Amino acid sequence: MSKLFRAVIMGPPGSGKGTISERIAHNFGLKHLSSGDFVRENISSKTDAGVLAKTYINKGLLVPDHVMTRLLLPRLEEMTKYSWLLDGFPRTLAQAEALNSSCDLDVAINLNIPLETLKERLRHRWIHPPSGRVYNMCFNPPRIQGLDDITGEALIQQEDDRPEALVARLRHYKDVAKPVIDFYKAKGILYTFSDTETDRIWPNINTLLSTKIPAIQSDARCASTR
Ligand SMILES: Nc1ccn([C@@H]2O[C@H](COP(=O)(O)OP(=O)(O)OP(=O)(O)O)[C@@H](O)[C@H]2O)c(=O)n1
Ligand SMILES: Nc1nc2c(ncn2[C@@H]2O[C@H](COP(=O)(O)OP(=O)(O)O)[C@@H](O)[C@H]2O)c(=O)[nH]1
Repeated sequence: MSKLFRAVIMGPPGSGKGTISERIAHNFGLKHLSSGDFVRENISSKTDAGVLAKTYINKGLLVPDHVMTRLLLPRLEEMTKYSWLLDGFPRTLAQAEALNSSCDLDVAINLNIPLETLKERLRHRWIHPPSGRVYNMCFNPPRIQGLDDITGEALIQQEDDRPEALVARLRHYKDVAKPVIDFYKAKGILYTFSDTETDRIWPNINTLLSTKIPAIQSDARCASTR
């Protein structure tokens, strides 16, 4: 049996985490675990953590570390039999440390995309809030303009994707992500990819994972209980 593979993908808003995660999941048969999707599921099923998380998201704030870890770590414990890629978590050093005490990561992918590119992408990003599906009117448009491909429901643009909001978001991202990046660098598992196009980054990630995934052998490393 081959060993299970654990990775995280980090990058500023609009850097392509969701887009690249889908490709990785598809190519390598990993589970794509989106922390944003977990948050949305908890909000719609009204769990305690979900109700709490919603009060922060409604104000455009990050959910506090203890709420995010309470929401995420039990889900990871359900995944001990699977290889996975975690997208959107950890966002802070405290989250990275909590994750580290729960399991050993093989790879941390770090996307480094120029600010002008991020602005341009997010200006064209449309999302289907109930599912978290993401479109881009140039790069991957929906089949029918303004409507989700699967449900046919209306797509929206997020307030905080507007260029004016983005600069503050990015500044905040840089401040909180820097210690996380340093943490993974010190562990020797950080791989940074810099470009303006997902299609140029993708072959490099594909090559990296092709060398890592088959090399990994035997059983899961996530603690099964905490
Ligand atoms: N580790 C995390 C993950 C998510 N969230 C909250 O959940 C929301 C939805 O998460 P996600 O789908 O990852 O959304 P975005 O912020 O839109 O991320 P990005 O623009 O990077 O895709 C975030 O805005 C944030 O409020 C958080 O606080 N901490
Ligand atoms: N033009 C362009 N858009 C892209 C590219 N890669 C991703 N996108 C789009 O940019 C937006 C942000 O990507 P997403 O995967 O949501 O990034 P995330 O916020 O890091 O998860 C989405 O609308 C994507 O469809 C690219 O190479 N070129």
